[in-house]
Amino acid sequence: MRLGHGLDVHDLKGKAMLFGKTILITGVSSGIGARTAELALQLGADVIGVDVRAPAAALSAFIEADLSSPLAITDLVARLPQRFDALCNVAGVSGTLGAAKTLAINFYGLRALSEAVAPRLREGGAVVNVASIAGFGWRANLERTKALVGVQGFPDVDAVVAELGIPKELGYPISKEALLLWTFRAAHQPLFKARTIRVNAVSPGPVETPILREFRSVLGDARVDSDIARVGRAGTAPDIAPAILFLCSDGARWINGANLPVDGGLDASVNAEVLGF
Ligand SMILES: NC(=O)c1ccc[n+]([C@@H]2O[C@H](COP(=O)([O-])OP(=O)(O)OC[C@H]3O[C@@H](n4cnc5c(N)ncnc54)[C@H](O)[C@@H]3O)[C@@H](O)[C@H]2O)c1
Repeated sequence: MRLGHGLDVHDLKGKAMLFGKTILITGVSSGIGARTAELALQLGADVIGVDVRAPAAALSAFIEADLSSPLAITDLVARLPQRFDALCNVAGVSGTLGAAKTLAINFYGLRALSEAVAPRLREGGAVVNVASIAGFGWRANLERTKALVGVQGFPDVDAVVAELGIPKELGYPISKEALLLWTFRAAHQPLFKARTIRVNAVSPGPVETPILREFRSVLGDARVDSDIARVGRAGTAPDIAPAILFLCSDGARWINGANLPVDGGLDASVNAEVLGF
């Protein structure tokens, strides 16, 4: 049977999950974002990629943008189509650039982009935030996390960092703590919820991508190696991408405000140790 787009129904085998969807993916030029884009294309989606540097692979479209800059985000949004189905917020930095820059990219820029494109996401669409198991301390640091998330818009991040006394070495985990708390809140914010746009997070453990080398220099080899030893190996970008795209798909239509660890069981192992069983 012939369908639109010049396809036969048999061509759809294995592609139906995302066929006909348009997905915006940030951080598309490396690691998890690059694999997410590759898989989304294989599953039948159109992919609009965003990154500070150009991707090696061909995409449906690519827009260069620096997500640490409010002006660049305004310019990016002006160049995006009026309608698409999902936003995958994958771009992120390790913390080596300092706490302000890290918070700007990993949280305030991500949130600004998500809020700006929300009216363009189709009803039933999805936002998927790539957080980290490094952000699981959000509850223990609740007052600080609430203060960060409570700042409206895209603030002067240097001033926020100075006011809250955030040290350079904590920029990364704190940015992911804020991202997780905002994910839970945004799922119930009218901007998203009134149009049944789901907002979820995927939290990887250590993954073999270029950023892992930087985590090793920030956290030390011993910490990274012990996390990897708990679950037998580091993750790979192909381990993470399917979880991100599942949350974009209609199969995840009843999943909202969730955080999915994709870590080979690392978080469960740490919890078991803390709880003594
Ligand atoms: N690799 C890991 O161990 C790990 C673990 C937990 C969470 N994560 C998260 O996964 C996400 C993807 O990381 P990855 O492992 O693929 O790393 P990566 O370094 O391979 O990819 C990150 C991408 O983000 C882009 N980027 C950086 N700053 C940007 C900016 N200002 N504007 C636009 N794009 C920018 C980079 O150019 C790069 O293409 C990040 O949010 C990271 O925090 C990674």
